[in-house]
Amino acid sequence: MNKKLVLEDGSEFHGKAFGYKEDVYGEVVFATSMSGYQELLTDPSLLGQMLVMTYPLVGNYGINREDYESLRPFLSALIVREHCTHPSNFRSEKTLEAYMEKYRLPGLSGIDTRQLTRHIREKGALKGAILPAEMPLSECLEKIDRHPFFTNHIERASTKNAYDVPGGGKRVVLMDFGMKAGILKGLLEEGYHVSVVPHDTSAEEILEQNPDGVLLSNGPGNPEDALVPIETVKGLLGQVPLFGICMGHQLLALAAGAKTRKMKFGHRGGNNAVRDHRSGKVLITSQNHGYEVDSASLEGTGLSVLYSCVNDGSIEGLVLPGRKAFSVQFHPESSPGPRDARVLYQEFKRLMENGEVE
Ligand SMILES: NC(=O)CC[C@H](N)C(=O)O
Repeated sequence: MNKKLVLEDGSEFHGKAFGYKEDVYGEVVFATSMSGYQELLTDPSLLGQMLVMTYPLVGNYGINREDYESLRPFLSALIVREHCTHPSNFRSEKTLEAYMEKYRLPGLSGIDTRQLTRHIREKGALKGAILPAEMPLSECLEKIDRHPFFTNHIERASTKNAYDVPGGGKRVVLMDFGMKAGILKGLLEEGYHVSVVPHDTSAEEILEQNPDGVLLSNGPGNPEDALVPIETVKGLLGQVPLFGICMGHQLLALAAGAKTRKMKFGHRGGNNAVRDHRSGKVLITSQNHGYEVDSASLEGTGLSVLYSCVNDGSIEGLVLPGRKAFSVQFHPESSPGPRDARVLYQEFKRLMENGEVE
């Protein structure tokens, strides 16, 4: 079925529908990862977004039962150059298209994804829709303009109920803002007892559990919209060791009085180099974010930069000395991507043991 991606600036990219063939709307972003499409499909951080894969062949190792980051896909649509209909891999249980049909996830293939990515890099991330190829452009633009894009992303992605994952070690509360399974796995690999709580859990309720540490998870949407979690983090600062990842990093910064801002097109991929300001060492990291902490807003907050991006100098990690809190914009749990940054889980362990980030 011939369909097209129409962007709010009026540009059109014609292709073929695959997966679930309904019309769909969302913000169009791109990821440069060569593999890891199953993790990206199921990363709640991508709620409401239509994801363009710059790597041309997607689906070539199928869908397996291990690489899920959540029980269902969260992104709105997948836009590719080519999707593989005959995957070859010992773990493959179904094709990408079969998975997308089952979970009603629309796809668009046959797109010049490099041209589309260059367009997004030039114009910034744009809202758009995948609509019938023959629909007049004026009608498409009207539909995009009228579409009710939501803003309560974290509320939609977070767990509704608290639950415990028993372990014998330290007790960690994991605030779920739309967390990836990889973040929980990283804590379980340390042997911790993890209590996963919804996004709107109060600081009092969390401190009542007398945890050894609190991890603030990744999550979708604009961090400034997360008013309740920001108040919770304010209540936790200085009371308990805090480690924020991606959305959690942004919420920690906002709670400390800094500001966040939308990036032109964000960082989404598995080879983003970040420099550790303490050692000068560079980590190759997995990233998936469209907002950043504004470096001009750190003045007077007590926050200092721990990591920055080698490519564009953007803030990639912060520490709040004396308040037992630090955070990273990138993903230590990888899934997908390189495992360089898993050392951050050791930093969190040392923070819980010594009360300071070294
Ligand atoms: N992976 C995340 O936690 C993303 C954080 C935030 N939604 C952003 O896009 O920057």
